[in-house]
Amino acid sequence: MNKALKEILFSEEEIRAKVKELGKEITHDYMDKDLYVVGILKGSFIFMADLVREISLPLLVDFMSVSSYGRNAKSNGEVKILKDLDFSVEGRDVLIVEDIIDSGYTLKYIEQMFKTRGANSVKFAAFLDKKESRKVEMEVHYKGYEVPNDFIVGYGLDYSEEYRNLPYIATLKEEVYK
Ligand SMILES: O=P(O)(O)OC[C@H]1O[C@H](OP(=O)(O)OP(=O)(O)O)[C@H](O)[C@@H]1O
Ligand SMILES: Nc1nc2[nH]cnc2c(=O)[nH]1
Repeated sequence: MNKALKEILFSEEEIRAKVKELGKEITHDYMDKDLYVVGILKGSFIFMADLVREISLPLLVDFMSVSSYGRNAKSNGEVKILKDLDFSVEGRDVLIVEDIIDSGYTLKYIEQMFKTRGANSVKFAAFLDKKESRKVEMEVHYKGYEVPNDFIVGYGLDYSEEYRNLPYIATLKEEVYK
């Protein structure tokens, strides 16, 4: 294991099984719906690729890239769109895919925006949920695992753009990021 890592939280096998479960649930819930799956870059790219292959329905795949307005923006929740969607959400059932939810500001902002744009429904699929850090009330409809307030990397999650390609999910040693 890499020297910067503290502990492996979820193995490749555990991740695969969990994604399969989520895909099954989503397939069941979105029968006869107009499913538009939107991954939030970059962190979601691996979960997104795995998840859509476990959903046995016709669907649209898209990505959106956002960033918060500087550090303080995390406190007012304002989000800047760097890459918008390729298709309209109007009348569609949007499933937003995230690697992790922390404060919840990013998803809340995007949810509101999609509703304003006329989406028929907006739900969230997040592989990891840092529930303790939540700043806004929200329901996470499809959730992989709840995680403690440590710094987490792997399976799309980075530390300074490193570690996204780890096939497992691990915590980083505190001395690395503090
Ligand atoms: O719930 P919140 O507090 O809004 O935080 C969650 C967001 O933060 C992370 O992205 P990040 O900004 O690290 O970008 P990345 O996906 O490109 O790594 C994560 O992928 C979510 O998009
Ligand atoms: N990579 C990474 N991004 C995050 N965004 C919010 N929490 C985390 C975390 O623990 N790791």
